[in-house]
Amino acid sequence: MTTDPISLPAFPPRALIFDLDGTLIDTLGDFVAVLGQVLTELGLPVVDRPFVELTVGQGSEHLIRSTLAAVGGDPALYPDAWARYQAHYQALNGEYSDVFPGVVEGLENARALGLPMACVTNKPVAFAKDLLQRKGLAGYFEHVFGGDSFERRKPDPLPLLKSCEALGSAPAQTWMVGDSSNDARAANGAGCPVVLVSYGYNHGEPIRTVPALQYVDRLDQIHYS
Ligand SMILES: O=C(O)COP(=O)(O)O
Ligand SMILES: [Mg+2]
Repeated sequence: MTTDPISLPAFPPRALIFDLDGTLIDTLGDFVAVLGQVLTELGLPVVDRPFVELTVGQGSEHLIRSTLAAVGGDPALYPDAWARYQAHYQALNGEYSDVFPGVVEGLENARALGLPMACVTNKPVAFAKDLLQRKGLAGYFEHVFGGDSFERRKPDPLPLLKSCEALGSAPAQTWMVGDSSNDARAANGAGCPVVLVSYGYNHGEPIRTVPALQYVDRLDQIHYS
């Protein structure tokens, strides 16, 4: 007999999946610094924080290609820019980033409820793991998956489906906590309820234009029942 996922109640959740950039950690400073180093080395003008805020969230390849296009760089520079970006990112990962207010308290609340947690980001997984470690958040997550962990990344539902499998929890009972329409699209495709934070990077759109189960200003404001 198969289980009909639609019949499973969303409340309370059995497991949680958290996005990283813009949800757990404010990483715009790292992106601005790394892109600045790369562009300067290539003799191109640098980009600012508002540009990165609009562009981030769809993986490094998208960010690097969009940045080159924005500053009038030759698209043929991409492989060189990518290699420089990787080296600089690895060197300064976390230096210009901060855990958002309410995140530690929110993760503690979820841990106290016994909810298993995964982190699913479009950041390369090695950078994601280093960053979580460096900021003292690694211990909350049973699994960390990045933009290079599976064949496709968010907004494709695949990373969330794989995470639900790893967490041993049905998608309908696994909440995706994110900051963008990219997270919501992935969650909708996977059948996961969505919780959205108001303080992240939603490609320049107000977060309440994206349908969600809850909107919160801090992770410790999530209601689980
Ligand atoms: O695009 C990225 O590198 C990361 O974005 P995410 O953590 O919000 O998925
Ligand atoms: Mg995000």
